[in-house]
Amino acid sequence: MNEQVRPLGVALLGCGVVGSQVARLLLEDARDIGARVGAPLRLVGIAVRRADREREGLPAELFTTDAESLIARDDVDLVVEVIGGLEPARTWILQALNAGKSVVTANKALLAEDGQTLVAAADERGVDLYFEAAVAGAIPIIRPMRDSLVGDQVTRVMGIVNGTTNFILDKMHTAGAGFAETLSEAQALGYAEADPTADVEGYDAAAKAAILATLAFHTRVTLGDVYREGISDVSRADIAAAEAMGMVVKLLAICELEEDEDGTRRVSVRVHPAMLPVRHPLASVGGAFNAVFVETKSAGQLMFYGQGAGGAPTASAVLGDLVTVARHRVSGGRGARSAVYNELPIAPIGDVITSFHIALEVEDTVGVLAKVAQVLADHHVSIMTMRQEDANGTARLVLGTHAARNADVEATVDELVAIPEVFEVSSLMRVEGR
Ligand SMILES: NC(=O)c1ccc[n+]([C@@H]2O[C@H](COP(=O)([O-])OP(=O)(O)OC[C@H]3O[C@@H](n4cnc5c(N)ncnc54)[C@H](O)[C@@H]3O)[C@@H](O)[C@H]2O)c1
Ligand SMILES: N[C@@H](CCO)C(=O)O
Ligand code: NA
Repeated sequence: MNEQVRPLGVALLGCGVVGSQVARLLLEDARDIGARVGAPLRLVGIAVRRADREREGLPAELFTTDAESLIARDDVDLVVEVIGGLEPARTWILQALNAGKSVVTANKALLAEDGQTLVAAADERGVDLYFEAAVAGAIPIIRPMRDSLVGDQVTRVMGIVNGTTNFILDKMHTAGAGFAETLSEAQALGYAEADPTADVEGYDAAAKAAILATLAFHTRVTLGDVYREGISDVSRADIAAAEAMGMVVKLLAICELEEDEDGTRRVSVRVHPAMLPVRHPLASVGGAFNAVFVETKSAGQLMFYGQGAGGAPTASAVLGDLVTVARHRVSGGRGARSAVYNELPIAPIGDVITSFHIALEVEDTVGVLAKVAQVLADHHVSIMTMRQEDANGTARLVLGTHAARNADVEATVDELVAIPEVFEVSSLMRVEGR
C-alpha cells in the first residue's frame, strides 16, 4: 500500500453488542481492511454513555461521552452509528452528513421512521448513507436490492427478518419451550433489541419490511404504513394445530406490489405470524437465522439466507459498508443516489387476500357445522379443507379457507363467535406458501 495515503478516520457511535464487535474487528483486521480500502482506516474515537467502564481489548483513550465533538473532528471522515433508537441517533447522523462525512448505520427503527430525511441530507451533501446491517443482519439484502436488482422489477418480498422471534418460535416447535425463558435466552445471546417488545410485537420486523418495500418498489414506505401483528398471541394451540397439518409457524414480513386490471398499482406491506408448509424454503430457517425470498419480473425467485442477528454477524455487514464507503472516499465518488421516485398508495390490510386456518371449539350437536358453513358462505369465504375432532361432548372444527379478503374473514370470525353453539375460536392464523 502507498504509505503516503492519508488514513481515513472512523468515529464509532455506540459500543454495545454490535459496536464492540465493529471496534474489535476494525482493530484486529486493520491491515487487511486498509489494503482492501486502498488507505488505512483509523478508529479515532468511540462515543459511549460512560467512558470510565473497562471494555476488554479496546484502548481506554478511544472512549468519549462527547459524541458531537467526536463527529466534528477534522480527522473523522466516516461515522458508524450503532446506538439505535430515534434520538440522539438522528441528530448525530444528520450532523455527520451535513459536515460531509459518510455514515454507516444499523438503525432500522430510525430508517423506517425518518429514512427520507437522512437520505435527502446524504444526497444534498453528496456523501454516502449505507445500512446493510439494518435488515437481516449479516445477510447481503440491502445492496442486492439497491444495486444488483435495480434493473429488474421486484414484485414480492417475503422474509423471516427478526432473529429473536424466529428463535422463540423455533424453540416452541422443537422443544415445547415457554415464551419467557426463550426470550431471556435470545437476549443473553445478543439477538434482541434494547426493548425486546420491538422484537416480540413485530415492530422490528415491520421497520425492516418498510425499508425493504421502499427499496423494492421505489416508493416511500414508513413504519406507520406496515400492518403489524407480533407473536405474543401465538399459543401452544396454534403451534400444535400447525404441526398437525404439516406446517410451522413463522413471523413473516411480506411486501407485495399489486396491479389491477386497469394498471393501477398499490403496495401492501405486512408483518404477522403465519403457518407455512414444512416443504416451503422459509419453513426450515431455524434459530436466529433469517431468510428473504424475493420475486422479480425477470430474475424470477431468489433467496437470501444467513445470520440475522448477533454482534459479530451484524458487525460483518457494518464493516462491509464501511469498507465500501471508504473506497468511495479514496476514489473520489459515492454510491448511487436514492431511487425513490414512485408515490404508490398503501393497500389496507382488509383488502389483502390470504388463506386462513380457523379452529373452533363447538357444541357437538346437529346443525352446528351447517351454521358455521353458512356464515363463511355469507361472507364469500370459501372452505378448502374441513376436519372435525371430537372430545367429551364438544367438538373442534378445523377449517382451512381458500384465499379470501382479510376484511371478509374478520367479519366471518366476528359472526362465528356470536353463534351460541360456538364456544371459542381456539386458533386463527393466516396460511402462506401453500
Ligand atoms: N444486536 C443485533 O443483533 C443487531 C442486528 C442488526 C441491527 N442492530 C441494530 O444495531 C444497533 C445497536 O444494537 P445493539 O444490539 O448493539 O444495541 P446495544 O443496546 O447492545 O448497544 C447500544 C449501545 O449504544 C449506547 N448508547 C445508547 N445511547 C447512547 C448515547 N446517547 N450516547 C452514547 N452511547 C449510547 C448504549 O449504552 C449501548 O452500549 C441498533 O440500531 C439495533 O437495532 C442490532
Ligand atoms: N433484534 C433484531 C436484531 C437484528 O436486526 C433481531 O432479533 O432480528
Ligand atoms: Na443485511
